[in-house]
Amino acid sequence: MAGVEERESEVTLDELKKKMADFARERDWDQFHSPRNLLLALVGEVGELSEIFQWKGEVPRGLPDWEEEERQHLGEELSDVLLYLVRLSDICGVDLGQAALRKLQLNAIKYPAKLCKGSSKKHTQVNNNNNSNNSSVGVGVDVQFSLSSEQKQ
Ligand SMILES: Nc1ccn([C@H]2C[C@H](O)[C@@H](COP(=O)(O)OP(=O)(O)OP(=O)(O)O)O2)c(=O)n1
Repeated sequence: MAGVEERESEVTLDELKKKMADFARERDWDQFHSPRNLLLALVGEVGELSEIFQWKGEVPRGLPDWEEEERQHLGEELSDVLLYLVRLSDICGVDLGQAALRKLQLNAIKYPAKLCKGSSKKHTQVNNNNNSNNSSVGVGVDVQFSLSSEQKQ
């Protein structure tokens, strides 16, 4: 598209957050960017993203057979999802980067590599050796207690 240029330097979530805020403010669109509206817009874009893969069956990683145009379209729909997600987080007062880092730590506790390697089972289906009764209680049960108080915010 005319006027669209690529940049070499890294992009941060904070930069995207600020650009979305500017974009909305310049158009007097803050009034439309309510949590519910943004969530619905996000879900709509997830639908558009899904359409790209719809009926194609499984596709190999890296999408080696895709035309450049299809790849660009994919990038646009992925971006719409990301931008609405970033905006929704901002409007809700959630620091998305910090929240995602915290969630990664929780995931690592819930899914210890030694228990989950090579298995796609849900954490509730993974046997935790720490459970004395030997039931299949999920390893995620004690997650909240495993984080330091600082990590809990
Ligand atoms: N009220 C709005 C409308 C749009 N956008 C921004 C965020 C998205 O990145 C993009 C979405 O624009 P469209 O609703 O026009 O959706 P598409 O770009 O997917 O176009 P189309 O639906 O025609 O495929 O524009 C926004 O922030 N707030």
